[in-house]
Amino acid sequence: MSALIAARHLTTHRPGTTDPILRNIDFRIDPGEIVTVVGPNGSGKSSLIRALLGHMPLAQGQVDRRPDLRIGYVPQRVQLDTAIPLTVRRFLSLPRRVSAAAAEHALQRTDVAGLQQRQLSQLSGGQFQRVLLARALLHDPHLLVLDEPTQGLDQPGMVAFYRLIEEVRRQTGAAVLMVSHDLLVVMRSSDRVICLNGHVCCEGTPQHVSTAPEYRALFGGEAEGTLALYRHRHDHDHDHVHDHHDCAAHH
Ligand SMILES: Nc1ncnc2c1ncn2[C@@H]1O[C@H](COP(=O)(O)OP(=O)(O)OP(=O)(O)O)[C@@H](O)[C@H]1O
Repeated sequence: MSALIAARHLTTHRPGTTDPILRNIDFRIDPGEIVTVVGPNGSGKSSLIRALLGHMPLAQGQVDRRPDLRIGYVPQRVQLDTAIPLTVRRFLSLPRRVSAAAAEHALQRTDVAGLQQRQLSQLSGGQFQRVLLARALLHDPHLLVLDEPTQGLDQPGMVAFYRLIEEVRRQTGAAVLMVSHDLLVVMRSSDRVICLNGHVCCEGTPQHVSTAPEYRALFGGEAEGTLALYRHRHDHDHDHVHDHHDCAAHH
């Protein structure tokens, strides 16, 4: 099966310098996969997403996107001036106008049906994230790219949101590329995890990454939780996904 996006030796620099943000990254995402990028603050997660989408120049390497690829993107920071009145309906029609029926269908998919006439400023954090996801789904994407989609949500809200993403993948067959800080939830809902710190520290199934020394060195005590998850979930089936790197050998 051909990759939706594939990158080889991707290297990016801080603008105007030769100071690398990302070094020599190999990456691919296939149709229907859920791939999550984790890493500490400043490790280059958003930069990787932007470079893969062609929003940031490469210093070296190459990125290939499937020519017909439709992407639904939720960027990390969505800045809205809440002083400007804007209904959900109008927001969904920016920049491309959609019919009321298409808007309602997308809102139904993300469990916020009936909110079209609501002002954006009157939505809860969880509702707003769902509206953003609905907007990303409007043009029937092959790939959803979500940069920290659960920021501002509480633990139950976060869990519910990841369930929703899995459900959307099941319904639409779209692949999902996410950045997240919610290690435990990520480990439960991803097919593959990429642990980034300027370079790919380790990569593979959630189970593989959670036991990798590089991941544990980066996340310390927090990593213990995800490891415990796998100690208690031996029945979890990720056999269909192959690990791409041996973390220990990578260094
Ligand atoms: N436009 C830019 N100009 C200068 N430096 C930048 C720019 N974009 C990113 N950087 C730097 O690149 C590094 C990686 O930033 P990036 O936002 O990709 O990290 P991140 O892993 O997404 O971080 P976080 O978890 O905090 O969102 C940081 O040191 C950041 O300051």
